[in-house]
Amino acid sequence: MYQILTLNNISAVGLEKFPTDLYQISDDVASPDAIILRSFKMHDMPIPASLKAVGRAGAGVNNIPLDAMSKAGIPVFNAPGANANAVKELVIASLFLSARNISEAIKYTEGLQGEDAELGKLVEAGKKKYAGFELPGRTIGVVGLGAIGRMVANTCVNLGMNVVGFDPGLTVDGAWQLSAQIERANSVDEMLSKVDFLTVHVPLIDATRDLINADNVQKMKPTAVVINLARGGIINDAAVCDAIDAGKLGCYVTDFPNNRTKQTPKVIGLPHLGASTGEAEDNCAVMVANQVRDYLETGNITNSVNFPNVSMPRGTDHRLVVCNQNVPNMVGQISTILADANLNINDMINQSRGDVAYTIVDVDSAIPSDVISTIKQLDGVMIARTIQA
Ligand SMILES: NC(=O)c1ccc[n+]([C@@H]2O[C@H](COP(=O)([O-])OP(=O)(O)OC[C@H]3O[C@@H](n4cnc5c(N)ncnc54)[C@H](O)[C@@H]3O)[C@@H](O)[C@H]2O)c1
Ligand SMILES: O=C(O)[C@H](O)COP(=O)(O)O
Repeated sequence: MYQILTLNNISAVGLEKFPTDLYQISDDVASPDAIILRSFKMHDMPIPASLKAVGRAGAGVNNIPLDAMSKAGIPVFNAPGANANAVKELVIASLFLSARNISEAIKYTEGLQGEDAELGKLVEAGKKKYAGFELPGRTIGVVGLGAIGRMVANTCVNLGMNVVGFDPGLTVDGAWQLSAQIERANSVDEMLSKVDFLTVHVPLIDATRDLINADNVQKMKPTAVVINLARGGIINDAAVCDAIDAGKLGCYVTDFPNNRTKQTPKVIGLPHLGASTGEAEDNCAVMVANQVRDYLETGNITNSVNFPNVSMPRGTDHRLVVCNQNVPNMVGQISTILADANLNINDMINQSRGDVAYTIVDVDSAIPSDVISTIKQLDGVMIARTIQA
């Protein structure tokens, strides 16, 4: 039986992808073969020696120690695009929330007291404070044109907005999916003075930390709205809140509120709701469950963030998978050990990504355990395991 440890609530529709005759799933497993999680922070957690795979039922993987996982030979899978529509819808909601001052207006009406006639007067008297603006003709800057950014950009075009996008890593496939009306920027700073809205859809990595900061926030219009449904840390909250306090920025919508943002008027704080729809939770859990299951049962890798994508149809019942450092002569040494054990290779594939190399070998007969032990002892080998059909 494979043991799956869940570190967050995972959609039952996804967990049902693990057949009960092969898998035990619990939030209390001492020696898991795989971990399935959402935003649980794994950085301070010891990595169980039994662990073979991690599945992030979502997009962002900054809560997972990727370097440590790679060094231990553990692929981390995520669910690219599976929650993109949910986030896009919340971005579009954020445009309306901020443009029409809806959050403050709701607070105003909730605070009204008196008889109905009195309330009616207060409603009419108060409304001028919350007058807003419409979206057609306004300009939005979209930083990051991945699964979410592309959907946001295209929807904004359909809302009649001018859209400027920036993504130095935009793929050819990604570019094909973008409306031709989207203008390309060469940097974030280049778009700041033109935009009425700025929305970020990038991972939190060194290059994206403090993307909007005390220096460049000054370039924005005093009425502009910054939207961060990506990650805390990508926008420098103190800089943005200071700019709002000084009347140099219009509004900030964040899915990652803290005490600073809570104290600032014109900040709309949401409790990390971007991916919290039933549809997104199901999509993410199903995608990641299928990928983790495929890896455990066949060794094939799809949508890993730290391993190469590797897939080979089964040629025989006897499969060996090896993960090693990406250095010369590893495949040669593995093949020699198999040949010395009189094991005939039926099919083989080897791919690498960064420091990690991964090999799948199908051989014609059962692989004795001492062969696996010998491969494991090779310098640079992180994992070696057999998978019987
Ligand atoms: N609030 C939520 O609940 C929620 C939900 C889903 C995703 N997210 C966050 O949104 C992020 C993006 O998600 P996605 O599904 O679109 O991911 P994605 O991988 O499809 O897209 C990310 C894009 O960012 C681009 N990028 C990387 N560095 C950049 C930089 N310095 N400047 C500009 N672009 C850069 C990449 O080239 C890529 O196209 C995730 O990493 C996650 O942190 C949040
Ligand atoms: O990166 C993501 O996919 C989102 O931040 C979703 O996080 P969650 O699964 O904890 O809602």
